[in-house]
Amino acid sequence: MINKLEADSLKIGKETLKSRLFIGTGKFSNNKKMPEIIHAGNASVVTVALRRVDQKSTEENILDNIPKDVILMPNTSGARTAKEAIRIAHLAKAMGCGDWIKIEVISDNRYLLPDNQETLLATEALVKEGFTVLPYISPELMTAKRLEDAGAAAVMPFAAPIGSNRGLRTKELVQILIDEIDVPIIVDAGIGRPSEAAECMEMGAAAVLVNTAVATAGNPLKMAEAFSLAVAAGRTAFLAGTGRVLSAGASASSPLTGFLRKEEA
Ligand SMILES: CC(=O)[C@@H](O)[C@H](O)COP(=O)(O)O
Repeated sequence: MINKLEADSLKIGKETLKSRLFIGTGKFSNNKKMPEIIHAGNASVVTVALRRVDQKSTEENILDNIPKDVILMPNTSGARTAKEAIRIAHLAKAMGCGDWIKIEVISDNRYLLPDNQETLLATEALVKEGFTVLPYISPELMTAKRLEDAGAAAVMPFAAPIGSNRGLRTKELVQILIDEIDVPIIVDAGIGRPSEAAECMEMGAAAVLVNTAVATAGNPLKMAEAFSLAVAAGRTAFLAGTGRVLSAGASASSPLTGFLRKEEA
């Protein structure tokens, strides 16, 4: 088991990641604290909405708060169609943000659910251009298969609607993706507590992406640390192989025989 754990690094595209926690950069009350929080979570990948990157502005540039030792993954938040997502990806590359891109195409303002069809179109186009593409989707097997065939580097199904902190509401659907899809499954959005991140990892998810739960915590730095520990614990439990679950009854944990009753002694 030790060897299995030691060799347990996640590879995405050309990168070997230092951890299985991805962190988002929205909603922090103080962006200057972000480097410390990202390090407290030992996050390997940090996602930034490109619309928040204003290089011409004399005010704060969000990219200044992203440490250099993490992988930057711009996302296409704000895109309502594949065409808009592709344009944002091109902008990100032109601005020197690297070739990783999280495709987020959302045209539904109420539930903020991803548009799987437009996401697939954008993925197909951007993979052909050489991007490392991580599409954010509603957990649905056929879409995930098509994304895998199109060359997506990972698939990112949501746990619950973005920003809801409601936890792993899509458990059964995500499990199907974990079982059937060969590229890494990264559970993204809606994870509200470290225990829910651990649950995803115990199921065999490759990583999780968390933003709101950390950014809106009473102490974001401590919460990032808690997520880091939970992700590592969940992954270790997955590799250890969880014990059997009894469908009914009980099974004594220690032998019930071998003791003499007082009156028999
Ligand atoms: C930052 C980002 O990419 C979010 O859109 C992401 O999906 C995280 O969602 P939560 O804020 O619910 O963690």
